[in-house]
Amino acid sequence: MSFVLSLRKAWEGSQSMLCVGLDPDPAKIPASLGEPDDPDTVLRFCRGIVDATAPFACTFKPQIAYFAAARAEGQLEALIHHVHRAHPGIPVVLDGKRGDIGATAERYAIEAFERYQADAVTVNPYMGFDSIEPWLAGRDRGVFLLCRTSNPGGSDLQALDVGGERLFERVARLAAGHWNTNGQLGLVVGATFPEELARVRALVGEMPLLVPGIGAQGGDIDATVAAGAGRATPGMLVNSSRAILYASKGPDWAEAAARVARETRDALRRAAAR
Ligand SMILES: O=c1ccn([C@@H]2O[C@H](COP(=O)(O)O)[C@@H](O)[C@H]2O)c(=O)[nH]1
Repeated sequence: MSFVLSLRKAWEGSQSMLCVGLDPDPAKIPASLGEPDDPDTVLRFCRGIVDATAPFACTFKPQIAYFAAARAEGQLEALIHHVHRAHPGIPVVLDGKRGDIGATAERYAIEAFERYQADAVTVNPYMGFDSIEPWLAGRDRGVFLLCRTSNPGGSDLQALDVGGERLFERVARLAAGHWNTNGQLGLVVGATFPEELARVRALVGEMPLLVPGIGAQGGDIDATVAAGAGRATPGMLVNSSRAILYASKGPDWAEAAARVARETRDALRRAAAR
C-alpha cells in the first residue's frame, strides 16, 4: 500500500489530524520511570506515551536526534516495532531531516526504512533531486521535504527570492511537479507561518503536509487548519511534541499526555468543521 493511501486510511480511522511527536528528553522524563540516562527509561516513557495517545493520533513522529543523543537507537527500533504491532494503521514518520549525496542518502534510506521500519521520513532538499532520489526507491514509503520550517530563522534562506518566487515556493512547485516521480512526496510547513502555509497548499493541491509548530511553539490551531487543510482530505499531519509529552511530570504523566492529545485533536476537529 502506498504511504498516501495508508495516511488516508489513518485519517479516516482516527478522525484526527494530530501527529504525536516523540522527542524524549531525559531531563524531562518522569523520575518514576527509572534512571534518566538509561536508554530503557526512554523506551518505557515513549511506549507509555504511544499507548496513551494512540486513540487520538493519525501518526507518530519520533525525532531521531533525541534517541541518538540518549544512546537509544535500539530502543527507537523497538518503539517503532511496538507502534506497528500494537497500533497497526498508525504510520510512523521518522524525523531525521537527512540530506546528502546520492550514495550516502542511499545508506540513510536503508537506516530509516530497513533498520527502523519507518513508514515515512523527513528529508532536507537543499542538495537537490539526486540527493532525494534514493529515498524514493521504497515505493510504499513517504518522504516529507523541508519546505517552510517553523523556526524564525527559516526565513533566512527559505524566503529568498529565486527568480520571481521564494525558495520555499520553488521547493513546493518542484515537489508537486517532476520531483514527485511516484507520488510519495509531502512537505514540512510550519504552523507558525499560516500565510506561507496557505500559499504552499495553493501550490500543491492535496499533497500531505507535515505541520509542526502548534503547542510549545505557539502556532494557532484555527489559523493552521484554515490555511493548510486539503479539500478532499484533511491533508495535514499537525504535530505537537513537548506540549503532549511533558503535560505532567507526576505519576499521572500518561493520563495528562492523553488529555492534551485529546484536547488537541478536538481543537483540530472543531477548526476543520468551521
Ligand atoms: O520546521 C520544523 C520541522 C520539524 N520540527 C520538529 O517538530 C517537533 C516540534 O516539537 P514541539 O515540541 O511541538 O515544538 C520537533 O521534533 C522538531 O524537531 C519543527 O519543530 N519545525
